Amino acid sequence: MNESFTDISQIGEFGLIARLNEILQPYRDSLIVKGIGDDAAVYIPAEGKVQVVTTDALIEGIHFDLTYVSMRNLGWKSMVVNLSDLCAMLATPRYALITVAIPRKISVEMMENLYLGIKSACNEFNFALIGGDTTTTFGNMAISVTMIGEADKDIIPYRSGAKIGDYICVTGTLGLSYAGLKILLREKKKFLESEDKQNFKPNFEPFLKAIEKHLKPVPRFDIANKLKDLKVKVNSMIDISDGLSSDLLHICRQSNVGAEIYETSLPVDELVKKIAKDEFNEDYLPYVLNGGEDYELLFTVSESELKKLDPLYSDVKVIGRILDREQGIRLIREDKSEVDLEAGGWDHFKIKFEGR
Ligand SMILES: Nc1ncnc2c1ncn2[C@@H]1O[C@H](COP(=O)(O)OP(=O)(O)OP(=O)(O)O)[C@@H](O)[C@H]1O
Ligand SMILES: Cc1ncc(C[n+]2csc(CCOP(=O)(O)O)c2C)c(N)n1
Ligand SMILES: [Mg+2]
Repeated sequence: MNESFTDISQIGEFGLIARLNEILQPYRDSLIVKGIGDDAAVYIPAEGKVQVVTTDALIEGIHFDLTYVSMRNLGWKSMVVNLSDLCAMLATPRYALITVAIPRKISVEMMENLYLGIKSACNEFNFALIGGDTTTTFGNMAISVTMIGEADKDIIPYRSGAKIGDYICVTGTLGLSYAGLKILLREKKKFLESEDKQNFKPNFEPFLKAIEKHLKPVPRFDIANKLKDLKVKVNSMIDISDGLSSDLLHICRQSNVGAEIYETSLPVDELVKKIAKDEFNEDYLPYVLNGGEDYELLFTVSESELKKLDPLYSDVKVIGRILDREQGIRLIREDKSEVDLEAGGWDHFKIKFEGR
């Protein structure tokens, strides 16, 4: 790193807030009465809409590792994990609040880069960061973001809305983020074990698509907006943060239904298969079912709506059906055998994740 390291103590908490605020400005939104600078932010809610609020944190060591993540990507991702939750409610993002706990190893320049990542998310998805809180920590870095969006009350799809007979759909492909994380952690391990750290070159090039998906995920507003434009009635929806298996189970439990998904229909990038097999000698299926952090959308629609999804055929795949609760939640394997789908995705209190 050839960037200079200015200790935050040189400008202090309020100097830092002023510097970070400069990065975010100007942001023009006539509905913001007061942004950063007072005891609280003030905005005028849009008429005829409901407010949709979510919060999500990223913790060093749990969600990211400063040895491989850039501060810019970290800023971006801290916004995206929240944007994706709004997206899954078919809401439009408006405002964000951020709390950062900053260890002393972080410099002013690093915080500025974090905010450049935040700013690019603000620009890309058209929302403003209107406040936050800054503290230091003797422990790991922590970032907590709260995001406020707005939506048309009548079209919000809840986790509880899946109906028997619905088609289960997923956007994009699954497993890339986890595959990227596996490569990042492997190269980190190699770096730590290498004797000549100065000249260590990580082998990232063949895996960039997966690494990028992990470090710089994109919320699927493109699809959410098309679903709205095409007036598709979405019965239930969730974004895939913990992993397909766990997130589908959330829908099933809350909707009081069962489900079947077909192994042969799961959208998988060839790179996931290649990384699992060639790099780790593993089956790729757990990457797809349990990997998480793809921030794709999982949703269900009734048969009558299916035709409306035709224009989205390259980005949305049908992977299964919603069944009666008594039929359980199962995966139909390639050989037509059936297995119960377990919640194998990320659980903060059941981490048995190797490679860290
Ligand atoms: N500590 C908590 N106190 C109160 N409510 C909580 C708490 N943690 C989560 N929730 C609520 O539980 C529900 C599910 O939260 P969860 O974090 O699983 O969803 P998510 O944000 O989509 O997942 P992810 O964190 O993986 O993105 C949400 O309504 C959330 O507000
Ligand atoms: C260093 C490191 N180790 C492991 C992971 C994997 N991981 C962490 S949290 C999470 C689920 C989403 O979190 P939440 O439910 O809090 O939104 C996943 C898949 C990572 N990203 N970085
Ligand atoms: Mg979510």
